[in-house]
Amino acid sequence: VDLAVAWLGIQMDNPLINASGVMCRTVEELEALRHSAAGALITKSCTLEPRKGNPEPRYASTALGSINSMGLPNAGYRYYLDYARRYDHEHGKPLLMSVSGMSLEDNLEMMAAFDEAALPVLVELNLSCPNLPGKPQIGYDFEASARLLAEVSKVYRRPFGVKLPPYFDPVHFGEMADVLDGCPSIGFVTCINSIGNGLVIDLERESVVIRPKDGLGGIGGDYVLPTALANVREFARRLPGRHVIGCGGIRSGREAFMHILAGATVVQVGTCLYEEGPACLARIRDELVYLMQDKGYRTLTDFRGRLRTL
Ligand SMILES: C=Cc1c(C(=O)O)[nH]c(=O)[nH]c1=O
Repeated sequence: VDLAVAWLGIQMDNPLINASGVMCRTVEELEALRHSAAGALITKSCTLEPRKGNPEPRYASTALGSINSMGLPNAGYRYYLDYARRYDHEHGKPLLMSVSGMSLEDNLEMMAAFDEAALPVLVELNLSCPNLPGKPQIGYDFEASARLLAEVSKVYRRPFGVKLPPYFDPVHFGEMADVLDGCPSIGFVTCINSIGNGLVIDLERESVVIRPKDGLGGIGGDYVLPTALANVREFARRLPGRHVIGCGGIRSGREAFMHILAGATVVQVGTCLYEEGPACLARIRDELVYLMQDKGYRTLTDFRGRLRTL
């Protein structure tokens, strides 16, 4: 069984990446990922200036997943750009960089800086942070998304990707696919970000479990797998010439297989990585190998996008 993937000019020996935001805010965390079984790694979404993020507690896990309202804590884009400049792109694993500016101007300033640096990285532009009080997710505003992508394409002259929020209606799948189809620079879409603004309740305490936004936060884990798979399949169908990165609900080789069957080129692991640590990536990789062996597949292309309908 061969898990190798070659896409958008990068080679990965397996399709597993951390989800942006998990275990990727500091150089130490990124280095731990680089030394893990990950096929590639992605940095925490960055802003123009460093951010402390929301008040704690801002993350909680449940039997079925997680809720977070981190509030985009990060060291600022210069820190991650510096890591990328020092990174051994030649011999190391592919490095992806997540960008999530607080405004159009901030996004353009950061993307222009990444363009100037001309590093062999892939940029994932985050259109879906659900946890900035008072700020809507750009990905739910189709006109604003189209404007942002058109402006970014002028300052960042290479293919890049977007991190999308989950959509829940075929009309919205279509509208966002049209926006992305109209932007030739989009080489990949990552589906999905956490399902925004859920509410987890602690029954004993009769209380919410995170402080920001009176307990509202992005939901991840088992809760989101069906929604993630739907978004992967719907965008893979609508954007045949672009890659889809599957993210949401992956905690074993089984869900990784499902995401790829639904059309994902590679996949990202979030909640499971947060809860179990980088060792989960070797476990998930091995489980995917065994599953492929059981099913008689030798490579990911043998089943990618081959989800049967009835
Ligand atoms: C970049 C901010 C995000 C955050 C955050 O930093 O609160 N949490 C998520 O689940 N998704 C995000 O995109």
